[in-house]
Amino acid sequence: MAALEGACRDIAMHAKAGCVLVEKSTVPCKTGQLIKDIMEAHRPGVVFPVLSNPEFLSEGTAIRDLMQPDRVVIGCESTISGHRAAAALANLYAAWVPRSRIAPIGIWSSELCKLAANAMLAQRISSINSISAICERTDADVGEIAKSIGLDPRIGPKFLKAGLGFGGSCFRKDIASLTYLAESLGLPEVAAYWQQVLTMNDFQRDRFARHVIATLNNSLRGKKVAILGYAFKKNTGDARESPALDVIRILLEEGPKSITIYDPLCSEADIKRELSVLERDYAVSMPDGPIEVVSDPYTACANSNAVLILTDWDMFKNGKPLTQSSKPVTIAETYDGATPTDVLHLTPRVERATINKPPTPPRTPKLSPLAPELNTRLLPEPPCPADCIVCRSSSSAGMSVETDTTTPIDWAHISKTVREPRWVFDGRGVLDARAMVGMGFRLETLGRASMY
Ligand SMILES: NC(=O)c1ccc[n+]([C@@H]2O[C@H](COP(=O)([O-])OP(=O)(O)OC[C@H]3O[C@@H](n4cnc5c(N)ncnc54)[C@H](O)[C@@H]3O)[C@@H](O)[C@H]2O)c1
Ligand SMILES: O=c1ccn([C@@H]2O[C@H](COP(=O)(O)OP(=O)(O)O[C@H]3O[C@H](CO)[C@@H](O)[C@H](O)[C@H]3O)[C@@H](O)[C@H]2O)c(=O)[nH]1
Repeated sequence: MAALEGACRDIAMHAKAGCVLVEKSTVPCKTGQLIKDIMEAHRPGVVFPVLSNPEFLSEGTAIRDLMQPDRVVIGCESTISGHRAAAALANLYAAWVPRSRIAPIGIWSSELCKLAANAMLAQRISSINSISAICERTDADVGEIAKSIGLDPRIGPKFLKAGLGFGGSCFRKDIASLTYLAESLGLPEVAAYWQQVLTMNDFQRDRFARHVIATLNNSLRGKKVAILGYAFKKNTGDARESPALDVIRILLEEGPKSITIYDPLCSEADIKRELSVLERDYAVSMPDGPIEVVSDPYTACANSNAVLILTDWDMFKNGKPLTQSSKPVTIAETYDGATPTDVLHLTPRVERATINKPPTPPRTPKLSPLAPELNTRLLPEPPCPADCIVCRSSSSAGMSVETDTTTPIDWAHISKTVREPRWVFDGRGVLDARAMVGMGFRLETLGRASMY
């Protein structure tokens, strides 16, 4: 809040009267009031309308989510200046978003709806994960259950994939924020309800890791564990808040000889930085500790006593080979080359030298040109930061702009290099069990009864 206060003070010192302040970040409910109070303290009597315009993009699809949002929420105060400010922001979005998708609502509803949306999505994941634990003890299959309940249009199929639970920088923090809000409003039952979503998420990783240990005769001494996937979800190189960290923490308790990690997009530096929180209790990275990050899945798996799949990368699947039409996605393609300025029919003034592909035409049809006065107010894009993932990926070892993330790995080859009895633990439900068993693996999958 000190940073927010400082930013508001700077704005108050320099902004013209009537300047509209828009909250984009996910904020605690009533932050808009705080902004108004700070502005009033520095510029008494001057109106600065505050809007809430939460961001709903997901990592890996950020540009598409910006270009083709399913909704744009604009929260304003119910005053003339508030409504005018909301209309101005709506006009800006209307350059590329259909009006029917722009939802004007109250500012406090807008702030809270972002937390509520993330909490509801996370709750679905914890709900299906709770069912997955029951499945493992009843011979039911959580994949079949998700498919059948998802056919009910009142439930729908999305966010019902059971596995190691949600990671990423948003869900945990936003549920914690909602829980804190409920507690501070004197609603302990509400706080406990949402807290349980986090508890179930932790339970899922914990029981997965402990099942691995139990299956390997309750000891990892002298054993090698291979980990396929570190990112918190596929199609991103974001290593923050990954379920893998919790799994590795528990494995380290058993003193494995080595843990070898492969991820197609997470950089070694990012993975090691995340793992460094474990250094309080263990020596982590080689040569002092057991963990090594490697640049190909075959090196990771060779001579391992168990292979663990911790990210749902398509390349880890053993299903049908990709057809020509479902061509592999590369990191360059996940960033689709179009920018908001493209959408507004402006020519980006700084080229991204690292994106080595011809410019993509704007994907949204029938775009209105931007009003000339707005055009002059848009500044050139600043250079990428030193740790920009796109730039970094083109330079760091083991990752390149052409990193192919969907060509399936060769499980038949891996079956020849792992140690007997060839344990594979699928934490993301990506593997076809019958095919794996056919190749001589012993497969354990979250949400399915054990076959052994
Ligand atoms: N990452 C997403 O996919 C996503 C999607 C929707 C909404 N959001 C929300 O957007 C906000 C930012 O998320 P993010 O993923 O971009 O986070 P981030 O950690 O990648 O970026 C935060 C930025 O804020 C800067 N910063 C942090 N503390 C600061 C301070 N005291 N003063 C000045 N600058 C400071 C950091 O240097 C960094 O550049 C969060 O509220 C998040 O919930 C994120
Ligand atoms: O059925 C599912 C769906 C997702 N996940 C996991 O849930 C986490 C979050 O996934 P996702 O929501 O796709 O990623 P984020 O990029 O964190 O996006 C979420 O968080 C953003 C930041 O607030 C919001 O803007 C988005 O709407 C919201 O989906 C990941 O670990 C996924 O593996 C599952 O386990 N099962």
